[in-house]
Amino acid sequence: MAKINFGGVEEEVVTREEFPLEKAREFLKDEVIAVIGYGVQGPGQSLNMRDNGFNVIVGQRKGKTYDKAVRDGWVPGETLFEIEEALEKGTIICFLLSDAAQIELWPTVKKYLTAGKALYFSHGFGVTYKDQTGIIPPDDVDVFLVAPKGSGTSLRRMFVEGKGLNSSFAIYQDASGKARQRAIAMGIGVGSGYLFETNFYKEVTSDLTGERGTLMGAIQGIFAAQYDVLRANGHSPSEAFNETVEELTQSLMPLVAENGMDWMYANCSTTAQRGALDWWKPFRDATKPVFEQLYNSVKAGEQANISITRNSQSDYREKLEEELKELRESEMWRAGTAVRSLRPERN
Ligand SMILES: NC(=O)c1ccc[n+]([C@@H]2O[C@H](COP(=O)([O-])OP(=O)(O)OC[C@H]3O[C@@H](n4cnc5c(N)ncnc54)[C@H](O)[C@@H]3O)[C@@H](O)[C@H]2O)c1
Ligand SMILES: CC(C)(O)[C@@H](O)C(=O)O
Ligand SMILES: [Mg+2]
Ligand SMILES: [Mg+2]
Repeated sequence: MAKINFGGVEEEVVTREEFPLEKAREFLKDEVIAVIGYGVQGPGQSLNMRDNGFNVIVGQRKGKTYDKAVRDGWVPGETLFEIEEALEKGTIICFLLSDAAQIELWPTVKKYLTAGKALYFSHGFGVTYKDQTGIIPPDDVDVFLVAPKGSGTSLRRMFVEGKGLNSSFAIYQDASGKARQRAIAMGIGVGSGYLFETNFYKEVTSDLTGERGTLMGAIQGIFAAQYDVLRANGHSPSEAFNETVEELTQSLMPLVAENGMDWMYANCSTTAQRGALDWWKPFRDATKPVFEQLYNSVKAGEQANISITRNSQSDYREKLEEELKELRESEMWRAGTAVRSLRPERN
């Protein structure tokens, strides 16, 4: 493992130089990798592994998503199967159903987890909250995770562009004595940039916090608050949306991504720098209690409980869609649709 200094803290990480694709392919050459579920991570991971030359099959129940798998080039009876058939054929079972659906399918998956196989997750959820999920793997299989730190859609897009999304990996159970190599080889195979090690508990607590926090929940909250204040003070939707969202995603975040926050600041006016340097700390102080509340709720298992309860209801998709629609139909995001339609590259 390469020792890298992350802001003063040394960590050991796995890079693609140290564990090249050829080594991963060689290590997994006798495995049948069965990707169970073809929602968001399923396509990203399975297509990347297929293009990387791994022996991959997909297990998906019949319906719209199965049809999408066919359109993506998976061949029924050869590389695309009903879930149980894929479970039987697979030696590494990638359990990529939604976390709530994993509970329902677990008794079926367990039946096919014979000695020597491996159970692969992309989240620490099912195993960490085993009291609520009932997911307790048999002792004679390897259990590990590779968790891409981003959407499966980005995992695929970045792979196609020759980039890599970073992933964490963790070993929960090493029955074969080669779980670690198996996990790392899978991490390289799905198209990770570099891999950092964690454990199932830390993966799930950080992940649930991040997506509820800055990555998804907090960002929408802070956008909505600023947009509302601008609108309440007589600014037009165009002005409010550009000053809240469009400039961030189109101009400033790419600069942060490229070279960090100070570099983005340095490419703005000294007027903006003065103001941002004065105001970031009050924003930190105002939101930190909410982040603490969030982390504590995750730690107490409440967020897992809400997720399981709500996403196990028979109409959970319709309910999520209703709430997404509410966001989509808010003035801010309708303004966003109009703003995006005016981007020159869209014409
Ligand atoms: N979405 C992401 O980009 C992302 C990122 C990192 C980690 N993860 C993790 O990866 C795993 C998969 O997440 P996802 O978002 O790709 O899943 P998803 O919600 O897109 O669902 C995946 C599949 O589950 C199938 N499914 C749902 N209910 C089922 C049932 N009862 N029986 C059989 N099949 C059923 C669907 O047909 C779909 O193919 C989860 O553990 C998630 O936390 C997801
Ligand atoms: C893509 C995310 C938010 O990182 C993932 O954690 C998820 O649950 O979809
Ligand atoms: Mg998540
Ligand atoms: Mg995540």
